Amino acid sequence: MKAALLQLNVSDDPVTNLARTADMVAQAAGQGAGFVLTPEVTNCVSQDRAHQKRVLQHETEDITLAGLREAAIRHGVWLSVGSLALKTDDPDGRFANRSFLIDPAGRIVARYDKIHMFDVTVSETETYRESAGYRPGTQAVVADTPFAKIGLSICYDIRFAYLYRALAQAGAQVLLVPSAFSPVTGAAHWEPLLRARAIETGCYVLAAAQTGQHAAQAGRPRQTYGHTMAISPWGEVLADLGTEPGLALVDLDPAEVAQSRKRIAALSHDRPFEGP
Ligand SMILES: O=C(O)CNC(=O)[C@H](CS)NC(=O)CCC(=O)C(=O)O
Repeated sequence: MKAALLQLNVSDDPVTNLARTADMVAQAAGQGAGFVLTPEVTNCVSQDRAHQKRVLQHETEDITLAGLREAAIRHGVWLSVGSLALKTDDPDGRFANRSFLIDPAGRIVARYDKIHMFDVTVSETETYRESAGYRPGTQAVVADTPFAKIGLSICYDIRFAYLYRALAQAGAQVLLVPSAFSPVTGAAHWEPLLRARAIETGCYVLAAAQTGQHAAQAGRPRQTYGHTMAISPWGEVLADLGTEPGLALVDLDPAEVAQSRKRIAALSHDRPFEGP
């Protein structure tokens, strides 16, 4: 299976974002991809609550989800919509940061709500409080497809190794980490975290990312790190898109997963221990 990872620079306008993303799905399919992956918050990058309340929709009304389901059918591809920011019925009005896996018939075969919230003080001038706007999920998800078992996750989840161990031990061969990483933490941690998860689990790690300058949010500029990456089950970097929007093609071969796990079978070497 040929996978295409899309690196996007998403604005706070879902309509123009969908048009661009659908174009890139067409381009990826034209280059032979059967599985196309988009980053976290493919529909809208914004942390302005008032703007989000105006433009975001419930899952059933969301134009990005509907448009990308149509694109999956039109091009006959599997689609990982890395995530969409969506309205929920939560009484506190928080959104969901939800990932979708869509089959070539346009059916939603899996959904995953981001579990770990990015509530972090990167520096005095750069803070994030994702849990103020988003309601965290509680359910880990592995989806079955004809080409691989796929473990879902989103962005900041990458820092919680046991989630990926659980996904791999539940059968995942490919781990998805759609992201909108911060430039500072990205430069320090992105590649080693992705490679570590691949090495620990013997899985492919596919991380489609947001890149570049986005709409200013509450008067503060917002930038993301880019460096969309694909990692082999042995931990090698198969693709790194740098900082420009674009797409990367990689071949997924289940035999590589088996080979890597045969060489180092750590995934099946858990031992019980007490303490600490
Ligand atoms: O709010 C949105 O627009 C969409 N969500 C995000 O961009 C989230 C929360 S701010 N970003 C991350 O999780 C980055 C993690 C990261 O950078 C790290 O772990 O170092």
